[in-house]
Amino acid sequence: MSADLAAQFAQLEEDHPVLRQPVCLVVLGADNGARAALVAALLGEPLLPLAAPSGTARRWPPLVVRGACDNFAVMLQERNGLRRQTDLVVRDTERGRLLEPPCLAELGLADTDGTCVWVNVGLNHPLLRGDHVRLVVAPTHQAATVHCFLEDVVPVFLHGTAANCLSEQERAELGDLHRITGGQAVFFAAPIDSPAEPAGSAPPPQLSLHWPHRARPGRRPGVAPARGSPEPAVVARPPPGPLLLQLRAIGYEFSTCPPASLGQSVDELFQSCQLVAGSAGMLAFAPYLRTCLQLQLLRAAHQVNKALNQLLRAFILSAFDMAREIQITPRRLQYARQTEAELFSSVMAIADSNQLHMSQMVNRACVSMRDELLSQAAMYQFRDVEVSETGAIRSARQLQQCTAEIQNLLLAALNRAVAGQLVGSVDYMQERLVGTLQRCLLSLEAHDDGGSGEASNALKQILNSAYSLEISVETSSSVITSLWEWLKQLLDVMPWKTPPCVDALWRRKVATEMLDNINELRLSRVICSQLRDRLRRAHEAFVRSIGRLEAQLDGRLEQTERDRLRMKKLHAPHVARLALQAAAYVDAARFGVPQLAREIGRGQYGVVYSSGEWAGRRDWAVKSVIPPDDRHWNDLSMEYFYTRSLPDHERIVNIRGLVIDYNYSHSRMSAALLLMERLQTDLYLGIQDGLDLPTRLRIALDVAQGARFLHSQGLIHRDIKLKNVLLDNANRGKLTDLGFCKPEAMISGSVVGTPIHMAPELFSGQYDHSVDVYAFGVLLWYILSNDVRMPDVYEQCDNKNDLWKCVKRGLRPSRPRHCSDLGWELVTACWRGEPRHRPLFGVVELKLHQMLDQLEAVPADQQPPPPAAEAPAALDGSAVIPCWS
Ligand SMILES: Nc1ncnc2c1ncn2[C@@H]1O[C@H](COP(=O)(O)OP(=O)(O)OP(=O)(O)O)[C@@H](O)[C@H]1O
Repeated sequence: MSADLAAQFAQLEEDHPVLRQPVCLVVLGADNGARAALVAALLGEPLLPLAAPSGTARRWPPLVVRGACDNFAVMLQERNGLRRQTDLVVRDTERGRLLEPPCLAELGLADTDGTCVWVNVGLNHPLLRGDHVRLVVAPTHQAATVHCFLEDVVPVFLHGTAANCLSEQERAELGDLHRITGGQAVFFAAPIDSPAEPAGSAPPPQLSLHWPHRARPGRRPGVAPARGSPEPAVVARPPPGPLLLQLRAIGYEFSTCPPASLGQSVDELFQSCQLVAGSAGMLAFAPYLRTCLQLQLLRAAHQVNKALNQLLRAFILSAFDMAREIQITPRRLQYARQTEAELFSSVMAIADSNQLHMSQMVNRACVSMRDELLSQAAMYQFRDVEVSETGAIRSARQLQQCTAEIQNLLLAALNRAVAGQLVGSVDYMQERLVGTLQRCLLSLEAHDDGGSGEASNALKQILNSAYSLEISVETSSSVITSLWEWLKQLLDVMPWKTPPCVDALWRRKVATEMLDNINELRLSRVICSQLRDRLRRAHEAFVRSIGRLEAQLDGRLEQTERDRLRMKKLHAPHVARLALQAAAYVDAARFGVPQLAREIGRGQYGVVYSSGEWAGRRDWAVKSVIPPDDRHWNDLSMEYFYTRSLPDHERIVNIRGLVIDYNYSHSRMSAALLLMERLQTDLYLGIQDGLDLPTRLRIALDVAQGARFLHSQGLIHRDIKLKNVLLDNANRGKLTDLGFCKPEAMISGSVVGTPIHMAPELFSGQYDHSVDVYAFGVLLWYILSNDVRMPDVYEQCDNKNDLWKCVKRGLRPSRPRHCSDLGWELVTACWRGEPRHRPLFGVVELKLHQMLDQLEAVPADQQPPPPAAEAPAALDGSAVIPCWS
């Protein structure tokens, strides 16, 4: 809720404390059936037995009905003050309403023995929700006890009769009531046609309710008339003749119709009944009721508007996400393909051509690790062979196992070292790149339902091919052969042919022998062929899976684009329109429809007027727009949403209010009246009237700041031009007319703007915020020319298509007279054909500051001549600017 609206509510409640009190509908009547019918009419469902015996039957005890969360519960209030909840709790979990009415009869209320003082009922009913309204059904002869229920509530008395004529007893009771309530308004309900149908089967009976007359001012304590509220207009709808006479005789007076000033929904509320009633005190009640209802409607409209705006914001954010996904996914795919291809070919190149390189790697690993490997071998503890403390083993077979373990130890270490060198030698396997590629694949595969990460797996294979080179027993068989040779010799020289002792010395010797006998060239040949094979397989798998992924993503992106368009063109505008209507309702209910005074300007889409007082201020400019069809209404609604969601900025003319005039100029056409602060003039007229150069540059700076602010909010203005820059009393500029203003993601290539200011890429439909910089370049050209006439070069063009062709070919206005180098540089930079080369507004601002500083440094007598001498001002904008500009 906006702060000022919240403050208004608070003030209203402070002025009228009664607004905080709940309304208590007090249903009275001498006849049980009549009261039951009245309650059923109010609730839209029978709560009490409709077939209750009339007249003489014992009356029910008072019944208090309040809102309940999810069930229907009954409690009996007994004389000793204790509450006893009955067993009867009837739920309908779906609708939250009572299931088996009428149930109070089943409680035996009609035959109550007098121990029960009143019955409390909790009922889940829209009327009673939130405890703003409660219902009391009280027997009339206990009218005095009515007061028990009326503390801190606003009572509304309703009296039900069984016939259109009062019995003696009823007249007596109503007389009492009139006295007791001090002439308080009473609504009377009498049957329209037949008496009530039997219980259970029938819909609630149709009643005629009678609305009280605005009579002598009289006020019940606690019921304050709403300050400043107009008196309700009342017209006749009298109760049936005999009843009317009887009631008048008691003292009740009648108006002729319900207050016409109540909102439409209230009319609807009472539509099914005939409303008329009688008595004094209504004067106090009607304005109160009206204020309450208006407040409720206002609150509801405000909440609806807030919710719709949130929904719209969510729509726009998701449009951003969708647009981003559509843009980024093909790039990701391309990156993944390219990086994998480079990674593959780099590793392949090593495997293919550089066996020497590989053998050098093996050699380097052997040399650099030799000492470490030997000491690792010396300290090695055998895993699968039982060795005594002195290193003795029992058989030649065990000796063979020991040799194999030492060999594995060395080969594993060599594997790691060679792989490490290989990885280090290929750029693409540096962690950063691999990590980026992996993340890229993960994001692509996030939506891949059937693929289960095939491309990622293939990439892992490529990486594994390099990381886990297998220098296996076969690949190093030369080592094994020579090792065996050596071992055999060792055994042969042993006197008793017993196996040697596999102590540290032996282990070291075996390792030394093995390292000395490694044939790097052969080893590298085997490694390379192994690597090639694996790489090829992994690469093929990668290409296959990325192709499959691409096909799947293509389908998905097409769907995303369809969703984005539907959201942009259908859902968002629809919600925006509802939000616009809710916002307009709030503004109209708070401040009324603004009075249009003098016309102050006219554009393509609307007329701008000054206005009378609205929301306590008079300095409004009201732009009236009559959208011809739904599409235009939707567009207007979206624009309004963007504009209203902008934070205030002193260089932007923001919309402050909106009212829909449903009968504009008595034409039965609906016009949107957009209220904004009124400024002095626009830059077009300002230049015509004469502005000096520093002032004009200052205005250019103001525009740049405004546009920069819009860009910072993710919006593109798309229509920066002289007439959309308004000037205040101090000739400071503000950007206005955000009609074409949109976030980038919501733009779908629509070609909008004012021809001369339109960047060439606008026609391709693919453009971004830099179209505003282009338009600013043209605006700055006008500012530096100090002339509002069309640039000479463009004058040659016959129509706007001609103009655009020239602009696309690079034609631009020529340098204005007296334009500084800095100024000309800035203008030409802004209107560059290539959007990327145009400066950002932050840079534009800096340049303008420099120009202003430069100007200040120039002595007054050397400054450019005053405007009148510089260029003749056009007499009338529309005469000098062709209509297509
Ligand atoms: N807030 C304002 N205060 C004072 N004058 C205004 C205000 N807004 C608009 N005007 C005047 O009304 C003229 C018409 O404004 P409007 O925004 O309807 O049209 P436009 O921007 O000239 O054209 P179009 O909407 O077709 O692009 C402006 O040129 C300006 O002179």
